This record gives sequence, structure tokens and C-alpha cells, in this order.
Amino acid sequence: MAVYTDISDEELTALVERYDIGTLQSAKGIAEGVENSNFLLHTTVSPFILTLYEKRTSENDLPFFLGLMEHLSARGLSCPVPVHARDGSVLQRVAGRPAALVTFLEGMDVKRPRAEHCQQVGMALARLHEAGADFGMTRANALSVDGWAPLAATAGDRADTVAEGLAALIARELELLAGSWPKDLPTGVIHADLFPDNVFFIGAELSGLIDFYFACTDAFAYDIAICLNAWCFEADDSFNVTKGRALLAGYNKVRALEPEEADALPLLARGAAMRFLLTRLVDWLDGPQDALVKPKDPREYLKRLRFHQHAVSAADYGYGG
Ligand SMILES: Nc1ncnc2c1ncn2[C@@H]1O[C@H](COP(=O)(O)OP(=O)(O)OP(=O)(O)O)[C@@H](O)[C@H]1O
Ligand SMILES: N[C@@H](CCO)C(=O)O
Repeated sequence: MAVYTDISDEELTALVERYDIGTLQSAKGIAEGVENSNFLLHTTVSPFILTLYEKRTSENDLPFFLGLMEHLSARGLSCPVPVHARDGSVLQRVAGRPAALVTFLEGMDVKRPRAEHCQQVGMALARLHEAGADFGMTRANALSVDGWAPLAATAGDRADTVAEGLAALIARELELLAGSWPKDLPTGVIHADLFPDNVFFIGAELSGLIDFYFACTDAFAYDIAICLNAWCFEADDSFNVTKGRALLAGYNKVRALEPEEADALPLLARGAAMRFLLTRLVDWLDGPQDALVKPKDPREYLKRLRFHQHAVSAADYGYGG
């Protein structure tokens, strides 16, 4: 589940009254997600999503995330849009937490993505990168190469309880990544967490993107590398090059990859696997012991990392083929 904070009926009614969105008819907590508390509200006008931001989403970053959704939507990208209260504000405080109401996006995530889904994700990612080009705010990526060593230190030798030799593997890998991480690739706004649960489809058509709470300013190609990790591996941990080819071709159709971006893909994919391995590892070891929030398995990303360690060029991901 992801409802860490309960809200009283009185508080919800008072919240809805701050907006010009009709009167509240129903509210229910949403089970999916692990980061923040989400509620589906129905008013006499339409459905909305109310998010209460929990501890991993910094309040200082909320103007960036909410402003970005508004900006991308104004540029034609389908994503939730923050709703303005009567006084013009988008950020509220509910049950002691920072909160925002956003529009409801129709569609469903796909549980078993196929190549045609991957192609559409590639196109949507490139559109996001283009639509973000004139966004006026920036946010450093706290979960890029400089942020990984502190996560590894938090896990420490306890990593070996998750997989034999994992602590040493992480140490070696971090040294390599820190020494070779590319610094001059084209950058801009990236989503940074465009996993299948954050992309909605209606039938076979992509209907929109959600969950911009890791968005930041970083290399576009790193965002592609995250998607290759999240969309193109099979349940048996093998890389599906047909899906990789579809994702990269979809991206390239909208925004052509620079040669140096393609060359950097194996290393970026390796770093992206490390990022999710580390955040999952820390959550696995130290996350809330609430049986309702099931931590995601870090070992999935260890297996992906091993694939990337052996990749030599973008062709291994289906690029140019
Ligand atoms: N604008 C929206 N329209 C429709 N459904 C939404 C919207 N925002 C969130 N949801 C629903 O709420 C769920 C959780 O949202 P979200 O992924 O943003 O939460 P999270 O806690 O940040 O999760 P994650 O673990 O992916 O970081 C989604 O899977 C989706 O079902
Ligand atoms: N998408 C992340 C979790 C939420 O950011 C993961 O699968 O580890």
C-alpha cells in the first residue's frame, strides 16, 4: 500500500472547499506506489489524485516537480496537472504533510510490456526531453554517481546478507563508475523513474506519464538507460534486444541521439542499474517494516548490472540494428 498518513473526513472536505472543483463525493486510499500517500477523490466535477508527500520527497523540491508537470502539460505532454486552489496556490498542507491535488489520468500500466509498448515509451521519453527544454527551473540529480557512495555506505557489509560478495562488487563498481562517468552529454529535464508502473496505456496507445517525483536535470541518455533497465528485461533476467531496439528507435524518431550519447549507453545503463540496486538495497535493509509495503528486490538489479558489465556498445541494446 501507499497510504502512510490518514486524513479525517473533515479535513478532506475542508481541503476540497479550497478549490473550485465541486463538492467531495468519495475518497479512497490507493494501494499502488511506495513513496508517497495517494488518494483518489471524486467530486461532483471529476476524479482527482491527492498526494501527501512523505519523507523521501523533499518539500523544497515540490515547486520543481509541480511546476514541471504544469510546464510539460502546457507543451502537450499527457501528464497529471496540479490544480490551483481559489487563492492560486498548488501546494497545500494536509494532516501535517505537504500535499497537492492533481488531475486524474485515464489509463492503466502494463504488467507485461511488449516491444510496441517500449517503442511508445521511447517516443514519449524523447517528447518529455524536448518539452522540458524551456522549463525555467533546474534540480540536481541527488541519485546520480555522487549520491551512490553514501547509499553503499548505509548498506555496508549488510549487503552480503542479500547476495554473497555484494558489498565488494558494489565497491569495485562504484570506483569504476566514478572514474568514467560521462560529464559532457546533452542534458535537460529527465524523468529519472520512468518504470512501467509510471506509464499509462489505454488499449495499445500510451495515454500519459505519471510520478515526476524523481525528475531532475541530468543527461538525456541516462534517462534512456533507466528505461532500458526498467522495460527491456524479461522475467528470467535476460535482456530482450527486440524491446531495446524498439525503445531506442522510438526515442530516435522524435529526438535523434548524438553519437556520444549512443557510445555512453553501456556505461549509463550500468550506472542506472547501480542506482536502483542501491536504493532497493537500502529499502530492503532499512525500509519500513510494514507488511503492507513490500520492498522491491535489489537482486533483480544485480542481474541487470551483470548484463551491462558485458555490454560493449549501443548495438548490444539494439541500437542501429
Ligand atoms: N494523476 C494520476 N491519475 C491516475 N492515477 C494516478 C495518478 N497519480 C497516481 N495515480 C495512481 O496512484 C498510484 C501511485 O502513484 P505514484 O506512482 O505517483 O506513487 P509513488 O508512491 O510515488 O510510487 P512509486 O513507487 O512509483 O514511486 C499509481 O500507480 C496510480 O495507480
Ligand atoms: N522505480 C523504483 C521505485 C520507485 O522509485 C524501483 O523499481 O526500484
